[in-house]
Amino acid sequence: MAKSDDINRIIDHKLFSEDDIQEMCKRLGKQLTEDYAGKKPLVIGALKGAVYFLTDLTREMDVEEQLDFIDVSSYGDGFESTGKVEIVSDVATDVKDRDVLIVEDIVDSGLTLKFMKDLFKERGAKSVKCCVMLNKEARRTTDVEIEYYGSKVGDEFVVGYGMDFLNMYRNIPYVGVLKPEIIEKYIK
Ligand SMILES: O=P(O)(O)OC[C@H]1O[C@H](OP(=O)(O)OP(=O)(O)O)[C@H](O)[C@@H]1O
Ligand code: HPA
Repeated sequence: MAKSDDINRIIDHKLFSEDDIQEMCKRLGKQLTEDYAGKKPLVIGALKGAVYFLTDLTREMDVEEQLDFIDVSSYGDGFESTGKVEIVSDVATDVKDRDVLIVEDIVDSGLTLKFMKDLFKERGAKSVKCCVMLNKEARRTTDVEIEYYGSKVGDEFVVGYGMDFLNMYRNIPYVGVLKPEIIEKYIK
């Protein structure tokens, strides 16, 4: 099956177009440029979902940033967080005394983000903030501050622009909502 046919099979509707996403990146990049002026932030991307957002966002940031990645996981192949966050692959950089900016594609329960923020604070970072593309606030089960975000989203499962469904469809260039019948088929 061609990629486009498969996308039409699983996507209900487009939520954010390529232009919407670029507009978010420009707005957030401008704000971060102002807020991190004179600093050398360590930008830490949360693998794998944040990769697409991070590459566009950081190109809109006119600051001397350094880049690293962490891979933390709590979902496996499912739709619900298991509640247990684990480090799959750690950052290579010493975060002590650094201004850390975590970049995430989406915050749902908030458990992954809270885990990362606590981890970098415990390791002695000077500051730990985050920039998230989508804030699924209605699903939050833990209290975690989100300093910067692109947009709020409702309680729907979104895919594309880094976000996966069964570890696929990350390379859809826009953000779409998964058809409810597809979710029902896979959670049984
Ligand atoms: O707020 P939470 O309920 O913790 O959910 C958000 C997390 O879930 C997704 O990652 P996932 O663990 O699926 O890994 P991935 O980035 O490799 O897709 C997403 O990228 C966030 O990191
Ligand atoms: O809506 C979502 N889509 C993809 N990954 C996710 N991880 C938490 N929520 C989502």
